[in-house]
Formats: sequence, C-alpha cells, structure tokens
Amino acid sequence: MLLCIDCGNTNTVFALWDGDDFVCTFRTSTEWQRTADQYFVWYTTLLNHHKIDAHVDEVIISSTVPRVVFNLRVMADRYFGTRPYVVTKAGCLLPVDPRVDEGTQVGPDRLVNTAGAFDRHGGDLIVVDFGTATTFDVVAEDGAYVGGVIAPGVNLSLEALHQAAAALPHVDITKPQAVIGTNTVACMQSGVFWGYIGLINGLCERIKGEYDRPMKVVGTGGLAPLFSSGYALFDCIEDDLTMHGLTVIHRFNKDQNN
Ligand SMILES: Nc1ncnc2c1ncn2[C@@H]1O[C@H](COP(=O)(O)OP(=O)(O)OP(=O)(O)O)[C@@H](O)[C@H]1O
Ligand SMILES: CC(C)(CO)[C@@H](O)C(=O)NCCC(=O)O
Ligand SMILES: [K+]
Repeated sequence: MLLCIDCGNTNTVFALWDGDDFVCTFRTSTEWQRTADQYFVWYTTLLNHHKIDAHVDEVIISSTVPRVVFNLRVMADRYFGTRPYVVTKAGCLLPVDPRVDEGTQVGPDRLVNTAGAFDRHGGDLIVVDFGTATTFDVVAEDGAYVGGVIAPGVNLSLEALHQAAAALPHVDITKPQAVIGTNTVACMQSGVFWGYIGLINGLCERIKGEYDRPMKVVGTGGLAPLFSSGYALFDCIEDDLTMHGLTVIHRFNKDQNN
C-alpha cells in the first residue's frame, strides 16, 4: 500500500491508499520535533485501533514545513524499508511544471492540489484551500500551476484578533445569521465569516477577470463546507483533494520509471 503524508503548518495527515480507495486517514498536529519512532507509534496505535492490516511499501510526502521532512524520511526507511517521494525534491517529478517567476518556491501543497484537481476536472480551475492560510491556485488549461493568491487563514485571522486586542476572546468560526453582531463574539464571527465570503467572491471574480477562459472553482480543506453553505461560492467541494493529488503524483512517477 501507499502511505500518503500531507504536512501542513498546523496539521499532519497520513492516509493509506490501497490502489482504489483510502482505507484510513489519521491526523496529528505538525511538530518538527516529532521523531520517526513517535510517528510510527502513533500510526500503528491507530491502525490497531481500527483493526486495519496494512503493508506499506511506498511513501509519498508533501510538506510545507521543511524541518519535518528529515524525520519522515527516517520513518519511511526504518519502518517501511522504502525511500519516499518528496514533492518538489529531487527524485519526484510533477506531471506538469509550474509557470511562475524564476526562483519562486511554490508550496508543495498547492502543486499537489493542482495535480489532484487537474486529474479530476481538467484545466482552467481555481482551487481554494482553507488551511493555515487560504490559498487560491490557478490551474491552466494544460494542468500547470500558473499562480494564485495567499490570504490569511480563517482560524489565523480569529487568533490574530485575540492575540492583538486585550478585550477580544478566543472564538471559533461559525456562520452567524446576521451581519450586525450584538455582542463581541458575534461581531468577531461576523467580521471573519462574512468578510471571508466577500474575500472569496471578490478574489474569484477578479481572477476570472484576468484569465481569458471560463473557469471552474473547486473548494477544499476543513472549512470549505462551512463557507459554501447556502452560497454558490464553489462549483464543487472535495475534501480529499490533496490526498488524491499525492496518489496522482505517485502514479506519474511510477509510470516515468517504467
Ligand atoms: N467549524 C470549524 N471550526 C473550527 N475549525 C474547524 C471547523 N471545521 C473544521 N475545522 C478545522 O479544520 C481543520 C482541517 O483543515 P485542513 O486540514 O484543511 O487544514 P489545517 O490542517 O487546519 O491546515 P494546514 O493544512 O495548513 O496544516 C481541522 O483541524 C479542524 O480543526
Ligand atoms: C501558503 C502555504 C503556507 C499554504 O499551506 C504554503 O503553500 C506555502 O508555504 N507556500 C510557499 C509560497 C508559495 O506557495 O508561493
Ligand atoms: K491542507
């Protein structure tokens, strides 16, 4: 089986791919200090809990945090006896190279989303991913990542208000019924929720204005369903887009080597 690993700045996700389906998905916080042994103990505990009998023989990693890659490589070597594919690193090709300014190091998660979305929908896409940051990835007709937008993430925006202003509490994101909040928490939730609706709509309209062909908008990430509830922000939502992209990149590399 193929173990797909997606390390974001907040969370790290392991998903096991049997060639047809993901048999399980496990999530932990991203901490660069975590060792190869710690990853493996966590992973086997969850496998045993779910009574899954898995034989991993290949690993692919996408990491937006460079420091965690060393220990994940050690884990792949020590426990699965394999050399992992690491997206944007030597030995891991992309189906289509990005077209961006020279010297730009595009986040591997954005390149993986691009590959996953192109595989499912073809080109001319905007992929909106709600992670630590909210990213918009523009996928060209031929499947190349050709740029996009990086905006502060939803939870990051709420946390920044709390950190910077003594009287503002920590609050969770939710969809407020009204825009005019009548208490502090409701005001903050309104600012971030309705502000984000405006941000997503406005950016997608502007991207479409700069692009010369019709585009489809794909939403992904934990908060995509919340923001799409009741609004036609996205043409579709796919919660497994990053993991799907990892399987696409893995298959592409296997095909190249055969
Ligand atoms: N209603 C909600 N309120 C707060 N957080 C939520 C809600 N729904 C989902 N989430 C959060 O979304 C996260 C899943 O999002 P996702 O995996 O896309 O990004 P992330 O892990 O937060 O960011 P990154 O990939 O950058 O590390 C979960 O950790 C979960 O805590
Ligand atoms: C924007 C994030 C943090 C989103 O996870 C990540 O994709 C990243 O670190 N990107 C590097 C810069 C870029 O993508 O242009
Ligand atoms: K993510």
